[in-house]
Amino acid sequence: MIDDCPEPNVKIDAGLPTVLVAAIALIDVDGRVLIAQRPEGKAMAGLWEFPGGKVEEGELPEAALIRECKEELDIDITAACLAPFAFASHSYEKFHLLMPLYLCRKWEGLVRGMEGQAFRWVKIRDLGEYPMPPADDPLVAMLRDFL
Ligand SMILES: Nc1nc2c([nH]c(=O)n2[C@@H]2O[C@H](COP(=O)(O)OP(=O)(O)OP(=O)(O)O)[C@@H](O)[C@H]2O)c(=O)[nH]1
Ligand SMILES: [Mg+2]
Repeated sequence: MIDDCPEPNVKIDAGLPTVLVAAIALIDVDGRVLIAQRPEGKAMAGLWEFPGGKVEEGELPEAALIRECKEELDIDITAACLAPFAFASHSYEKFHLLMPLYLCRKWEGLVRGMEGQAFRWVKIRDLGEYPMPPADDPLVAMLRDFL
């Protein structure tokens, strides 16, 4: 029955604008994933997230990630090393988030929190100890199954 489908966090008739945000799960040689803490002053400050950010007008998601990885983490990645993995589709109060998550195992440089944000390399089974935005819950579950 179609009515048996679980309730998604999608406000179909709310007239929300869709915001495209590209996110990246950097995975190190030990299989740990990088998460960063949202800095003070930003929405959802203190929560942990996958690095990334809003895709600008006319920009590809991959290009946004190359840009954001440099801006936020001071590392260089290439589109060739980005593997599309899954996406989140989640209505917040003011906008609907559409967020593709890419996996990446190769990059150049040492991760540094360029915006003063804390970051951690976390074993996938320990990710639950870090509060993340609600949109990320299904992604974390999929990562846990995959890695
Ligand atoms: N980067 C990132 N954003 C996420 C995640 N989960 C999630 O709900 N978001 C939401 O996506 C939105 C945009 O992300 P962002 O704040 O990183 O965008 P940005 O880097 O372009 O920042 P800016 O707008 O301050 O320039 C925020 O509302 C953020 O809360 C996640 O795992 N990673
Ligand atoms: Mg960001």
